[in-house]
Amino acid sequence: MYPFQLKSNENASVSYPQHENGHVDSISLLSSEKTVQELLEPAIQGMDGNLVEFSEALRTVAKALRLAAEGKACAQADAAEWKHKYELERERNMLLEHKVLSPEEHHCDLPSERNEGLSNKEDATYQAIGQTLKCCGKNGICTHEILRDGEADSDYESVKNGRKKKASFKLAWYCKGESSDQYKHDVVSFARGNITTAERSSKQISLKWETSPQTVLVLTKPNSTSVRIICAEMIRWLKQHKKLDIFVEPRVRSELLTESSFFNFVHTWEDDKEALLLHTKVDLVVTLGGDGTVLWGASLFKGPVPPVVAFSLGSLGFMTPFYSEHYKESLDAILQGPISITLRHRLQCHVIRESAKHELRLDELTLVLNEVTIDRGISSFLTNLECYCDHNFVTTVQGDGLILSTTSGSTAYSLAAGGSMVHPQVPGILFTPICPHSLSFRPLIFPEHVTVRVQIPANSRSPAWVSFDGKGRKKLEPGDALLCSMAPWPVPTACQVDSTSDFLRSIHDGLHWNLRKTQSFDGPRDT
Ligand SMILES: NC(=O)c1ccc[n+]([C@@H]2O[C@H](COP(=O)([O-])OP(=O)(O)OC[C@H]3O[C@@H](n4cnc5c(N)ncnc54)[C@H](O)[C@@H]3O)[C@@H](O)[C@H]2O)c1
Ligand SMILES: Nc1ncnc2c1ncn2[C@@H]1O[C@H](COP(=O)(O)OP(=O)(O)OP(=O)(O)O)[C@@H](O)[C@H]1O
Repeated sequence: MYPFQLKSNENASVSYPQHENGHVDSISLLSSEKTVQELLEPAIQGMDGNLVEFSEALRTVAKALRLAAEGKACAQADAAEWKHKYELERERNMLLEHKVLSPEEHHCDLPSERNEGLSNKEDATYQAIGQTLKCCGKNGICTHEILRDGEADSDYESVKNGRKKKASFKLAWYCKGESSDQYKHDVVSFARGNITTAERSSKQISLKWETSPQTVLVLTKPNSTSVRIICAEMIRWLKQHKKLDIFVEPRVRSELLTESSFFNFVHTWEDDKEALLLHTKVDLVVTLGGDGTVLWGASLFKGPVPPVVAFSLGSLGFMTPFYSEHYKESLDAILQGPISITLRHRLQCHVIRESAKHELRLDELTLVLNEVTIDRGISSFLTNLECYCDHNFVTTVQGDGLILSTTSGSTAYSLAAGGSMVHPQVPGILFTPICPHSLSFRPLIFPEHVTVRVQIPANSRSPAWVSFDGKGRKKLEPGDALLCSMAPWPVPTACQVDSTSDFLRSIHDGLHWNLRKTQSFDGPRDT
């Protein structure tokens, strides 16, 4: 049923001849009304009552035809305007997608068949999507699909740059210990009038390397002696015992080199443009620090993210399940695989400036792993935030602000503001007010597919401030808005056990659950 509906809608929205035909029809209808009037006018004079009635009826019919024609012309004008808006929006999205993903934007040459017609950016995007669909098949998901880093491209790039080929892996969904290669795209099926949902209970995601990882990026919390020591030790071990290529941040490379020239083999990047290409070079990311270092690591990847192994070297680690003391055993197991992973969803955020509402270019897209927060900053006035979910008005937040959080971020700021804790594998957007000045406002959770818009009303008394994972604060002036939706690039984090055990352990340890002593048997009882 749906494919047919979609097809007809598609034709309706893009077919120009129909549009033009429509106009011709309306004009001919308008002129027919005029003709009827011209023909009847002289004849009517001096006719009897019946004929007058008949002519009135004809006049009514002609009027109805004219109104219908006008309505149609109006609808066509509306459709043309919407089509124009849609095309602008599509072009904007294409530009953004290319900015983040397209290798040609980063000045990489592509094999000739991908290069053809690159002036037409849509073609390149469709080719990439086509390739993804081709690979996807029924047997899990492969890295080159996730990273849009097809075999042909990798080979070509590797030869060109004399660099090692990126390791590929495969994801499988398994249920209650049973492994299955079948990744069900269909959540709901519809057969013989019955709607059923696919079996989804307690599925964990397992990552299996198809070729061995060769390159590791090590990210560290700054200004910490213990982190510095363990970082140097780990890099030495990864090189000497695992023969891996290592990338670190420019700051860390300088630190390592002041320690010893042995670390000359360590790679880094020179500028942001080069950092944007990290996902094409790195097979695994290791973080040494707390949750903040995981957030920092995720923020370096503006598109796809390689698997992240987070070692705990902070005070409170909800996303850092690995103990740094056991790094050798943990990395041994991870490099060998398979490993359980949590696919942590991210939100993509856009600031829309009132002052630039007619411009095609938007502010830069920002991805968050925890949350985006809009608050009153230093202003003493309440924030006044109009919130919409897919064009539906939700509420006006009057209070200190609003948090739009991922489920991974549900244990962070959103929790402190009274939001629920949600398993990180649940896809959804948490909508949590900060100190609302309305007793009836409670936190909400929206499904993954919605777009939330937070608008600063033009008559707001003060500006608001937006921050992304607690960083990059920006001022939102009256009239500005923030658009927020689920990003297509999650952060795959390696689990110590599996995503549910790790989540429960983090709240047991982090929030001191189950520390209350159990009541003794010895005491009063119901009789
Ligand atoms: N009142 C609050 O609870 C509050 C206020 C501001 C920011 N934050 C959080 O701090 C985060 C930034 O972290 P940072 O380390 O860069 O700053 P930070 O150094 O100020 O640390 C903030 C604390 O939040 C913890 N945290 C971060 N992400 C978490 C998560 N997903 N689950 C549970 N705890 C988490 C960190 O471990 C740390 O203890 C923001 O994304 C925000 O969620 C919380
Ligand atoms: N590589 C990095 N470069 C720049 N800033 C970083 C880096 N790693 C972490 N940070 C920042 O340093 C701060 C502290 O990091 P992190 O949360 O990892 O350590 P912590 O505060 O000791 O841990 P915890 O919060 O668990 O006590 C965070 O704000 C984080 O964004």
